[in-house]
Amino acid sequence: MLYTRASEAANVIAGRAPGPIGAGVVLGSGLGGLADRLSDPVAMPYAELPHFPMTTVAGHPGRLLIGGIGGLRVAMFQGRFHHYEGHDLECVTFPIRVLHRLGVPRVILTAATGGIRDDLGPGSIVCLSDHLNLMGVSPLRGRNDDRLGPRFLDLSEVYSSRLRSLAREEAARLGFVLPEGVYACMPGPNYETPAEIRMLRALGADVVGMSTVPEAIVARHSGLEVLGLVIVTNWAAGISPAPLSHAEVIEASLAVGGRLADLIDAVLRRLSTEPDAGRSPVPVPVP
Ligand SMILES: O=P(O)(O)O[C@H]1O[C@H](CO)[C@@H](O)[C@H]1O
Ligand code: HPA
Repeated sequence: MLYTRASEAANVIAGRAPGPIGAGVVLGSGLGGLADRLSDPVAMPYAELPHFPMTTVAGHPGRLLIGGIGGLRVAMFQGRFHHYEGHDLECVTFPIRVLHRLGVPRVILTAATGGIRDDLGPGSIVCLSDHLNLMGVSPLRGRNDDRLGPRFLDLSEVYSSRLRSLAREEAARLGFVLPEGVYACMPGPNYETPAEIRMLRALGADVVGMSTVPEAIVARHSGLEVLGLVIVTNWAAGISPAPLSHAEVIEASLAVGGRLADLIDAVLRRLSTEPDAGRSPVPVPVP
């Protein structure tokens, strides 16, 4: 059962890095270097954690690091799982369930994306205001376990307006404007066709990717606050003058990763001053 598996993984993690955790961060393609910001990190390869699948995509090393940023203890997932790898969405979102069982109150989701809106070219950092789930399925499909969250979930505000304004303020302090945008989640692993990108633009999408949305839905199901910060690594298909490639995506992530790391660092430091910074009810009882 998912609740038991997530609790077992949480217990192992809490045993190896005890203490409350104030935020989780999922690191997207080529963004694993953000974890270098952690002080005194404890590293746990997914292979050493119960029920974690293996990552298979370049730029997703596959380990969990727990360490400090400012006064906050943070869990960073260096590598995520994607539906197109063949994992079901329960698997894809397992790290979020584990955060919930660890008592982590919020998560920052990062990703590499293609830019659709005219002002969101390569190198942009975008704060997600909303999403379009075009994956064709919800990660909440199947029998609901009420211990994990409600059967019918309200998604009126997936991406916390409080965290969004905090991120905007911290970006301004760092000297740049943080635009907001709507993320369209496509199933992948192929990139989109130009006609699909025209469709996505007409539907109101600003950036496109193949992840993030299942994690955001499950985080809300689990009652976590969500902040989505993505980088635009390429113009989307049909807008881009060149064919798209994952090597280009990783190269562009690495180029902008430092600025995103500065922003996430600043947001986490700001959160560390809040009264509920890290309130983990560990160890987690497994039924
Ligand atoms: O969303 P992340 O994991 O950052 O990766 C993005 O980059 C890959 C395509 O290059 C896809 O997996 C897409 O979702
Ligand atoms: O253009 C893209 N499409 C889908 N996913 C992506 N991830 C990075 N760039 C893209």
